[in-house]
Amino acid sequence: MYFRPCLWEPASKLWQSRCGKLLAARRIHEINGDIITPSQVRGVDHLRDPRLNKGLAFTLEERQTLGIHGLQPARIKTQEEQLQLCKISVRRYEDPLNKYLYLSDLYDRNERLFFRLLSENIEELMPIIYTPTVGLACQRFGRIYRRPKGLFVTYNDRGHVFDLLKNWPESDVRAICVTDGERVLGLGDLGTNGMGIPIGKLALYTALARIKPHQCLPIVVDVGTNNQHLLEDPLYVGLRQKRVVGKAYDDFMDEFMEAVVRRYSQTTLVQFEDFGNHNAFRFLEKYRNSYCTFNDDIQGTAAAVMAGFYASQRVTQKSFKDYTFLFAGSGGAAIGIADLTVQAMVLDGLSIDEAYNKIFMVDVDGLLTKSRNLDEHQAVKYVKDMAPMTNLVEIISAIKPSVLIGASAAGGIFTPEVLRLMASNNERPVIFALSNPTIKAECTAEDAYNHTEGRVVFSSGSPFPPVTMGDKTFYPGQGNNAYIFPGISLGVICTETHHIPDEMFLIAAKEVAKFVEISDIERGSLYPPLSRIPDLSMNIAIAVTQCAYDRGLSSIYPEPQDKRKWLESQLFDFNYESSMPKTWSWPELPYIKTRALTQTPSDLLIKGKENDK
Ligand SMILES: NC(=O)C1=CN([C@@H]2O[C@H](COP(=O)(O)OP(=O)(O)OC[C@H]3O[C@@H](n4cnc5c(N)ncnc54)[C@H](OP(=O)(O)O)[C@@H]3O)[C@@H](O)[C@H]2O)C=CC1
Ligand SMILES: CC(=O)C(=O)O
Ligand SMILES: [Mg+2]
Repeated sequence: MYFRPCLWEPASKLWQSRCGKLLAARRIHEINGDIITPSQVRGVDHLRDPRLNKGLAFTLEERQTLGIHGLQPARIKTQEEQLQLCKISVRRYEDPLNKYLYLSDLYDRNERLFFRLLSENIEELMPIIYTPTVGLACQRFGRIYRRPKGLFVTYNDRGHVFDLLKNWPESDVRAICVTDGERVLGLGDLGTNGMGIPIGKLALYTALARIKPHQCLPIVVDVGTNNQHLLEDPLYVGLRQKRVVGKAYDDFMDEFMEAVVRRYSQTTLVQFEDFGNHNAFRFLEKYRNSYCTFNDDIQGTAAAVMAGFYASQRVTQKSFKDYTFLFAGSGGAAIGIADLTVQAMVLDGLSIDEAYNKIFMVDVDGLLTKSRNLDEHQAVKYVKDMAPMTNLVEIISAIKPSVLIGASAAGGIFTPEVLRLMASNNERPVIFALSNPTIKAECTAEDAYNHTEGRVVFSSGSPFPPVTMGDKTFYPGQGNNAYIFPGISLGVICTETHHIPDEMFLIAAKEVAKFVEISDIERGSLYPPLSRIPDLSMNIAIAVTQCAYDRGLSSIYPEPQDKRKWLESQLFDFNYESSMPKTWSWPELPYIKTRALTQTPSDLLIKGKENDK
């Protein structure tokens, strides 16, 4: 559908008499052959545009003034009433994917309502728009795709990426989350279907840190997929070719980064998400000092898990130098965590070599040992001069780790035997099953508690329900980078920081750890409840802002003195704003006074409640 302006014509006398001067002259448009008036176009767009739409919360005055009166039923609702209905609606669906689709449609319809619903129901809805359900949504992306929520930059657009970015209808983009879909959660190569991940991550930017949604842009860089199943799937919506690799791929990514700066700004944040680890590390090293960028899977995860390590010390009563770490997995997440752990151990008094010696890693082929010739591997620093071993039980018996971290995307590898062995070696074994989504977790929370006599200090990347053993119920925390990236990004965006040093992630980890209360620990959680992330994100943003000024990284001067107040002034407001033109006044709208107000809004609300039953 498109609008074609034709001519100017005076409005009908009847309409003029009702609506006064505001509607005195109108432009005629043609839509699909029907003649309609511009006030209708302007008006109905308030209902069609999710940024403007308030649904039934438009007041009578707004409905009249905007020209949408009559396009909606008489009932006027408050946003709170709408939220109630949304909660009832989303709970009616039993299938998480249907809940996801409901929320996705709400996002397309009414942005403020969607974000307010999310931010006030984080515990309930985060598992839908984020892990685990977002994983399923990605797997079904071709089947459930409806409306654009982000930008698809395909390899066919090389040479024109800047032009493509210009098609995105927002000019004030401050944060981009980009994936190439090669390692989507632990689900492998999903190609363009990975778009669900940046959409979900950026929804959390707004819900958890109140970053304005129009400042956020989800992008998938579609360079093909090596997933044969997708290449043969008639419903796959991405480029139907094998992944572009090597120099061609690198040149394309360079063009993408340059286009972002040209279209937006040098300080537009680019969050890399779910790239294959061979690219994730390279791009982080290549771009970290020349762009405002971070890799969430490497750096964000590291900070989230580090916060859990700090909190675990309150249970184990051990310091970092007393811990020995074993990682199942030696990819982006594992190495990111290990590198930050080394920094923390050095701060705790160990030499760098002593710190490296306390960290062991296992990949799909077993323990990383010298005999495996891993000189080119990112994890070479963690290779040990030991006999090769492949069996996890055998490795744990030899190393006796106090902390076992799963970042392998190999669901269930922490078998009952592994868990029992950890419990026999440690009074309080610390175990993180970080892999997402839930089916990829190295063990379930239930198994972790059951096979360690409830002594485990446990966290998982995806949420698990509480576990009851005897008279004690454990509420495992979610060791997930969602505790970190919204707050870091808020601080970075507001300060227009040039580059993001590792120090900011350590600072963020400490802020998370500070938020963990004794009551959380007693419940069995190393993390604050998810519902506290909005407050926590603000504290992280304040600390990041301070760091940005201390390190001379901010582009905004003068330095704000009251950083909380300054940050708060830049946040998104979930509540509706008035849609009334500033010049509006009562006497110009006699129709409202004389006719429409015969039923008061409060009458309508009460009747509406009865009708809802
Ligand atoms: N909770 C959170 O916040 C986060 C969780 N994750 C999750 O962590 C997982 C890994 O992510 P990421 O590190 O980026 O992925 P990578 O692909 O970079 O790394 C996966 C690693 O696991 C190893 N691996 C595979 N199978 C086994 C096995 N059976 N035993 C031991 N190691 C194995 C791989 O070895 P090889 O290379 O030899 O195949 C590789 O080293 C994913 O499920 C992801 O969802 C990631 C980021 C954040
Ligand atoms: C949480 C996250 O970033 C991941 O699983 O990849
Ligand atoms: Mg990720």
